[in-house]
Amino acid sequence: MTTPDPDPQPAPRGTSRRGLLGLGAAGLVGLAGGAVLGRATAAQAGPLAVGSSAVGPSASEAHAFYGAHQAGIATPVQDHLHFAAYDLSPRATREDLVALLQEWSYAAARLTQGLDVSATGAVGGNPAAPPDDTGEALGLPPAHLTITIGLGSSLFSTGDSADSDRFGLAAQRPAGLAPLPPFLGDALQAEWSHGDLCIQACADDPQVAVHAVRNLSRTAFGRASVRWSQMGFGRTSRTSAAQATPRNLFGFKDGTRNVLGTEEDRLAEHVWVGEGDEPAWLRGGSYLAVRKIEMQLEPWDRTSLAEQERVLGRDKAEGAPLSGGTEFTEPDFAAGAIDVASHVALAHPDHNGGATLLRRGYNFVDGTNALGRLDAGLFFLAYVRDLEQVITVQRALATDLMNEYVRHIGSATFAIPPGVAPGGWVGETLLA
Ligand SMILES: C=CC1=C(C)c2cc3[nH]c(cc4nc(cc5[nH]c(cc1n2)c(C)c5CCC(=O)O)C(CCC(=O)O)=C4C)c(C)c3C=C
Ligand SMILES: [Fe+2]
Repeated sequence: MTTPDPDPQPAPRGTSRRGLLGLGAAGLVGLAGGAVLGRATAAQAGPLAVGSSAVGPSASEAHAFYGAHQAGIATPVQDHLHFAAYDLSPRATREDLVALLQEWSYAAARLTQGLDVSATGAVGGNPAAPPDDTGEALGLPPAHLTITIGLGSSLFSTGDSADSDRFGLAAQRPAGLAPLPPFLGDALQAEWSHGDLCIQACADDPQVAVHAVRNLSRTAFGRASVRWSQMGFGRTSRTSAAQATPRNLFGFKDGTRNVLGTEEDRLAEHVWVGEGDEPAWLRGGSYLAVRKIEMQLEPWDRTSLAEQERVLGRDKAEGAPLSGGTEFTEPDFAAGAIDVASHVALAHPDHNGGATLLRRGYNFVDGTNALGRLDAGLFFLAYVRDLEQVITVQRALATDLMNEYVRHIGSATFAIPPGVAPGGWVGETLLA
């Protein structure tokens, strides 16, 4: 397919760069500004007008793909998620892995700016061949799409067999990168756990997020395949002070005490792998812990309001701690109004040696189960500087009153490489 392009140009989705360049210098004369260029080019391109004339990419709706950190962690959390975990083919080589990460980075740099996955895209290629891009995002704006790429511990595998280090990465494995240990009450299923690679695509529009994962999965063809994936809606956190705190499927405000993207000091302390941390290739990156958590909504809905609030430790209306005040008042655990086994009491950093998580989870509903109950829950995503932070809090939750209503069915961990400069590719600090 395509090779990394050092300078992806902001041509609108549905307008191939090859198409743009094909206009030649004369075609560009008199067209001023990126947006105008896009509309004019699309109008000339006939069918492409569907993809770009109606809206056209808006820079204000695009997050930069390039930067010191990957987008999709500290950037404002969007309303929709499509997350996919991948397994590399048993035949994939280190060269395949490098090429895949290069192609994903190139494609992600385009998709996040509202472009097709490649230069020829959905409608700019040979009509006798399948298009590079599947086309369902034609005409849609960037929708604040972020694409965050992660590396699973199985990439660094050092099992017993001779070929277990097939990518030559064993020596660079982060010491703390491993599957989360078993926790009391875990009901983990292999089909919702682990993966060699992951892609987290978040956007304001679910179609844009799905388009990204679908096209990146096509890009991986023959080298990696989707192991499992999850759609999510209704963010259950906030990473910007400008965002209202959303509610989870229990109906409670979730994300009140989250780490915000503007809190540089807290990000440096709790989220980014720092300058003094090992391994060096991960500095500026992070770790991601994923838990797919079923929520037993029918029993919860039959529980009294007072009991629901006791379980959480906060009131349902405002999200204020039961010790009093407003949503953002610090809980006073000594006052006695908050049950010691409530979720917020057990998860609070003061009770976990300061362990703090940047939470970025989503609600999910995967239809109904055999009993006709909602197959629903929280797709929990937490970014941390060290996975021990998650392990500490999850261990503390062993006696959580909420456990009567939740069941952890999936678990995965990933190293999230740092961001890259224009033309670079995610994973280059490890593999270049
Ligand atoms: C491993 C950590 C956590 C898991 C798993 C988890 C699951 C989970 N949480 C809620 C609902 C709420 N969580 C809230 C706060 C909160 N939760 C965690 C960690 C895990 N939650 C932390 C670290 C915190 C913050 C604690 C603090 O700093 O005070 C809240 C309260 C509002 C808020 O602060 O965000 C709610 C509500 C559900 C429903 C759930 C699993 C299904
Ligand atoms: Fe929580």
